Amino acid sequence: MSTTLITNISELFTSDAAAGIITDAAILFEGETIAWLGAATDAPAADTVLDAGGRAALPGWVDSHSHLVFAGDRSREFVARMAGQDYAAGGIAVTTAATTAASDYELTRLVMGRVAEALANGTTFIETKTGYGLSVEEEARHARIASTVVDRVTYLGAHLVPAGMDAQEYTDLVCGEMLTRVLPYVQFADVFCEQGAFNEAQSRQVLTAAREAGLGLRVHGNQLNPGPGTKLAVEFGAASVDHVNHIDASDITALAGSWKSWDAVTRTGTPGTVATCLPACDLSTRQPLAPGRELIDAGVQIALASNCNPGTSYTSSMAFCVSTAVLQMKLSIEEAVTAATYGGALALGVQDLVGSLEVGKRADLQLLNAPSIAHLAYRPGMNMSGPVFRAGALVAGSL
Ligand SMILES: N=CN[C@@H](CCC(=O)O)C(=O)O
Ligand SMILES: [Zn+2]
Repeated sequence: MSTTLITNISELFTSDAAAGIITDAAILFEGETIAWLGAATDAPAADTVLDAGGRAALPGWVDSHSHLVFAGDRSREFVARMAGQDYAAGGIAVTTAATTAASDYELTRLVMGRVAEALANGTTFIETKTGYGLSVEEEARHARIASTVVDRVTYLGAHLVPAGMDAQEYTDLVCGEMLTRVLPYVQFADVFCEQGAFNEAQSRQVLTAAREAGLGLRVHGNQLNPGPGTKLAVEFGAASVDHVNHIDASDITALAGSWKSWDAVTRTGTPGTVATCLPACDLSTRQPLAPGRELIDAGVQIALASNCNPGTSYTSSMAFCVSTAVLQMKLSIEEAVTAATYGGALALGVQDLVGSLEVGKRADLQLLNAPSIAHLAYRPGMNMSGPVFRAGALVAGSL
C-alpha cells in the first residue's frame, strides 16, 4: 500500500489524551490509515512526501449534529428574531413545506453542496438528521437521500407535530410505520423534547420504540426551557443530549453520573451520554450559551457541533463553534478542539475510527493556514482552513 508523509508541521494537535501536542511534527498515512506520527526528525521514509509549510495540523472536525436535508430560506424569520422576536419550534413547518416541494434530484444536490462546503472547512465526518419531512413518505425519502451523502443519519420524525394532526396520533406514527420505513437508512433516532414539540410521555414513547428497533438514541433537550430532556437522555442511555442550554445542577449531576464507568485519561470503559453544545445556534437564537465549562468541570464529556439548519444555525463552520466556545464559554483551545473532534466522535460512537490522530485510525486530518491551533480563537472570523485529508486522500485545498 502506498505511503504519504506530511512533514514540517509546526504543531500537531492529536486530540489524543496521551499524545497531546507534538511540535515540529510529521505524520505518515498508509492508504486510508494513520501508520505513524511523531517528531519530524524521526520520520520514516515514504512514497510521497508533502511539506506542510510550518502549518498546524489537527484531526478533521467531527460534526455530530446537523440538519442538512432541507430546501428553502428562513432569513426573514432570522431578521425578525434579531429584532426581538423569540424563536419557536413552529418555524420547522416552513422548512417542511419547502423541502416537501423539492425533487429527489434537487434535495440530493442541496445536501451534497452542504457536505462539500463543510468538508472544505475541515469537517471530515458528519451526521445529519431527518425531521423536515414529518410524514411517512417524506421522512423515508429524506433518510434515504441523507444516507447516500453523509456518514451517519439520525431519524428525527419527532421534530414537530404537523399542523392539523393530533399529537398522540402523530407520535404513534413516528413509533410505528414511519420508524419501520426509515430503519434501513438510519443509525440513530432523536426526539425534540421541548414545550411546543414533544412532551415527556411522548418523548419516552419515541425513545422506547427506537431502542426496541435497535437504534442508538439522541435527544434535543433543554434548548428553550428547563424540562425533562437531559434526564430522559441519561435514563435511556442516549449517546448524546444536544443543546443543554437550560439545564440545572441536577441535570449536570445526572450527566456526570453517566460517565462514572469511563476513564477519561485512558479513554476506556463504558461511555455515558455526551452533552453536545451548539454555540452557533445559541447565538443565532439568542439563548444563553450552554454551560460547557461547568459540564467539563463536572466530568461530563462534551461535543461541539454546528447544528447546521435553516432555522436556528445556518452555518457548518466548526471553527466558528470552536472560537465561540473559547471566547465565550470559557473552554481552553485544547478543550474546544477536542470537543469538536473526539467529542463528536464519542457522541456518534465512532471514537475508534475518527476524532483523534492515532496509529490505526482513519487518516482524517486538516491543516490550518496558521502555525498553531490557538489561532482558531486568537483570530476569530478569519478563514484558517487549509488542505483537508479524508481517509488518506487530499479532498480540499492543495499542498
Ligand atoms: N430544535 C430543533 N431543531 C433544530 C431547529 C429546527 C428549525 O428551527 O428549523 C435545532 O436543533 O435547533
Ligand atoms: Zn438540531
